Amino acid sequence: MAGEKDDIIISVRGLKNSFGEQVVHEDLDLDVRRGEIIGVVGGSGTGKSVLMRSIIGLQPPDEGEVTVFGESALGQDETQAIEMRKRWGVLFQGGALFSTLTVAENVQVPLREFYPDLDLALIDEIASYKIVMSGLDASAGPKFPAELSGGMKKRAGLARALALDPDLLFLDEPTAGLDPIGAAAFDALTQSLQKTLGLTVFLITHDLDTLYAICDRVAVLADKKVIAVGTIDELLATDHPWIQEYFNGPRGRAAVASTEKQG
Ligand SMILES: Nc1ncnc2c1ncn2[C@@H]1O[C@H](COP(=O)(O)OP(=O)(O)OP(=O)(O)O)[C@@H](O)[C@H]1O
Repeated sequence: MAGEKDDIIISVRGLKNSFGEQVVHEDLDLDVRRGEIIGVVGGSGTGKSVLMRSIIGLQPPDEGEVTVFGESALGQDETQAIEMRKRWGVLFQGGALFSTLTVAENVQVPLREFYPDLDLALIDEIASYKIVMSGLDASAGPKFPAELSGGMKKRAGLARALALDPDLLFLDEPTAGLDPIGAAAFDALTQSLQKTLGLTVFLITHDLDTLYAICDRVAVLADKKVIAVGTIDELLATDHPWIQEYFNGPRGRAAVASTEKQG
């Protein structure tokens, strides 16, 4: 695509977001590189989800520039916005499945929305394929979200996010609420999909195990901006108190120990 730089898929510059008096982001910059899994961390309420929503056009910022695939993601006309949206998939916090639709119908939603002329049998086939690709049994297709476990809901949400064969995947706290085994399985699935499909993954998480296990780099949100971005080793070399507390606290050390045990 015109203007697409080789290695930067998302570029955010000087982002400002506020709600009334509350300023959530101020002068926030971030680059996401092609093919990486970037973990986005920060205390509760630091604006991780708002950042994701700004990038995908659901939260128009007060100020700043957001470029995705080398094109400005702000102020696009409808056709440009649709073309850009076709290239990413989003797993919202909690899965955000439509409760009155089956799993298969949920996965079909983006296909029907963006490709209304597609043959129904083909839509059905693509949805079944994405369901299995997301680690669900094909028999999950006719089930309703209320009939699924938490882990299955996340996988169904992932299947929907993958419906359009995206280049870029946004995952908002995909392992929240999963037991450690389920969370590790989801991490492994994310990594395997990223490698197989060549995805770039923007992954918001509180899960230290996820950061250690699959993230190439980690961006830390604090003080209304991205205060540091790099590998965990690079972050540990900084002396920001939140970063030290987060990675070197008891949970951080446990995550290192568990990675070393597996590795
Ligand atoms: N639509 C909105 N209207 C008003 N305030 C909002 C809105 N969306 C988010 N906020 C506020 O913006 C701040 C950042 O919210 P956000 O959901 O991005 O945090 P987060 O870092 O993802 O938190 P968590 O880790 O708890 O999910 C919060 O104080 C939140 O209350």
